Amino acid sequence: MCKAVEAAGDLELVAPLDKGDPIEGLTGCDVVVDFTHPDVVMGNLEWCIAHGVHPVVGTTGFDAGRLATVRGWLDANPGVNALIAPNFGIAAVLMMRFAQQAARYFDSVEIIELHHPNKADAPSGTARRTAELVAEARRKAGTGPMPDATSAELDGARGAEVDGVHVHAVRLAGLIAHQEVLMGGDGETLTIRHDTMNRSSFTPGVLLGVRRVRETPGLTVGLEHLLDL
Ligand SMILES: NC(=O)C1=CN([C@@H]2O[C@H](COP(=O)(O)OP(=O)(O)OC[C@H]3O[C@@H](n4cnc5c(N)ncnc54)[C@H](OP(=O)(O)O)[C@@H]3O)[C@@H](O)[C@H]2O)C=CC1
Ligand SMILES: O=C(O)C1=N[C@H](C(=O)O)C[C@H](O)C1
Repeated sequence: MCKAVEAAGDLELVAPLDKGDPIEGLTGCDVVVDFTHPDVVMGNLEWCIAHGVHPVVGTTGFDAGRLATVRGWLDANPGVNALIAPNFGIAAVLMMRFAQQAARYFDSVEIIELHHPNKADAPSGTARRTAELVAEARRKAGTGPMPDATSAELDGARGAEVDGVHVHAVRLAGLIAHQEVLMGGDGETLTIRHDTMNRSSFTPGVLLGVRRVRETPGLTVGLEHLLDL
């Protein structure tokens, strides 16, 4: 991200910070890009918002409670905006959108996310968000509960439930970031799969966020709101 900002003619890299560097180094920046760790991102966000710096956040681990807290900080600091995007890849954003559109037409929807083994959180932010979008679409359409006769299971065998959608997390050496959304109905299934082949895929979305966050009021969750989808 630092290299991408440096290479962009209209942006200036003011302060590249790593763990242990004083956050005060960000004073005077317009925008902060945060790709750190779910355990520290809230502290970073609180400082940025209180100091008038617009955060663009790739770090995951956001649930409804965390998002409400961020909204509270933004309300207390009018004029500061924030973008939190569980995935900055355009193909990933489209995968989530297509899953959201298709979910209402199927009896069952489950998500498998697959990542490199150094990932700190499970399920991924992308899987969590996809599950929320799928659940919301099904609620709006009045789709019934998903069929599942399981009555005896080893703990964890059915994955985690996010908003009623089962999410399964694989951690495998050799992988980067991947997700399958499996949908099934009467006699047919649809699988939507997304593969991150290179982390450069996140760069254009982050740069778009950096350029747009100052003029996008309040809290924006998801890159799709900055795209003409
Ligand atoms: N939204 C998106 O499109 C994407 C989101 N992500 C998310 O971004 C987060 C980071 O992932 P990833 O880059 O793979 O993780 P890495 O561990 O590779 O990188 C995180 C970096 O942040 C540093 N760090 C930790 N705490 C702080 C802090 N308080 N201040 C500054 N730097 C800190 C770490 O230092 P050290 O190594 O010393 O601990 C490390 O260099 C995860 O939540 C991941 O899910 C990742 C890719 C895309
Ligand atoms: O940790 C990662 O690598 C990634 N994290 C994000 C997530 O949790 O969804 C985005 C992408 O999957 C890469």
